[in-house]
Amino acid sequence: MIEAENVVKSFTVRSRSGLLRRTRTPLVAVDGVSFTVAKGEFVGYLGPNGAGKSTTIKMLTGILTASSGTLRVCGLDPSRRRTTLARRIGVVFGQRTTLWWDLPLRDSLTLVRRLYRVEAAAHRERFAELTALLELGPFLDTPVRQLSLGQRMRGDLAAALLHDPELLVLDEPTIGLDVVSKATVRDFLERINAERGTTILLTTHDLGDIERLCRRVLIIDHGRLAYDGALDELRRTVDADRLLVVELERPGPPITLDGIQAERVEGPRQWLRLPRSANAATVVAELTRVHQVRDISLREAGIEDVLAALYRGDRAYRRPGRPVAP
Ligand SMILES: Nc1ncnc2c1ncn2[C@@H]1O[C@H](COP(=O)(O)OP(=O)(O)OP(=O)(O)O)[C@@H](O)[C@H]1O
Repeated sequence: MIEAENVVKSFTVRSRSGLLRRTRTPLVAVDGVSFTVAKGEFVGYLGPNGAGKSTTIKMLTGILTASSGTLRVCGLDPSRRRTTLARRIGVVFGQRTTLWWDLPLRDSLTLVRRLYRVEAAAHRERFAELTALLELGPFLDTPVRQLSLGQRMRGDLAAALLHDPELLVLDEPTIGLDVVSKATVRDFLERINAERGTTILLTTHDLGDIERLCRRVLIIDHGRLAYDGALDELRRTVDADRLLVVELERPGPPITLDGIQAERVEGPRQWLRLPRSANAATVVAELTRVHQVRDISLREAGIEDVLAALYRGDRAYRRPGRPVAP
């Protein structure tokens, strides 16, 4: 469904230095990314701010052209066959709506039908199905601008799926939604993936979305793929570790103790990752002997901790379940 091979996207950033001088700096937003997504998969695409996620999505959907590398979506080159591809994929950007602001939702969805040239009977059936699944009934006749964020997002999802695309690309679809709206959107996505076999690529900062929906995750960092594998595999990495949070009497250099080094330092507070094999009691005793410690707490590392470590460039966590770019 998606084949990306060594895809690069660079931009030229223009900035002004002095009154008249302008400088042009190259910026590599996506730096040789390779991955494939098979039909029917539900893949999470994660990474810190500025990692290159949106740029990848824009290339996948043909909005941007890759500087080099090969990209195929539904067997097509997205930037050359953008219109043909648009009839086969659905795209939702959580921060922007594709609906007509002043029109009632129903009219927006009718216009989408014309845009994608969906046959009337197929449209009726799909419209009824999506209206029921996304519970759009109560606000179908409300202008889009009067909809709540959650209602609008459900409308956007319907618009992206009316033409029954093979691939759905989502960029932060649950951003700003309350717990109930999030649950509705997640249930819906799970259903269309399981029942219709729609392939889904989901970009989100919400780890709840990922944990609930994605068996596989791709993690991009500084434009490079840092992890491609099963979420379970990441979890196993998590289960193996605990975090020791140490508050010293005063700030100091990163603590090193029996081969364990603080991975994060914020003023007097330091974070040490303990492998399962380490004896916490011995480490704590040694710490208090060598350092002036005000407070210590030990906690199980969560998936957020592993992602944070990955994002910070901790190579110990770069354990691809599948081959990734070095
Ligand atoms: N049109 C552009 N011109 C110049 N630089 C750009 C452009 N679009 C993106 N960038 C830069 O490319 C890098 C990747 O940006 P991108 O929007 O893909 O990140 P992201 O992973 O989607 O981040 P976020 O999670 O914050 O949305 C950033 O450094 C960004 O400033």
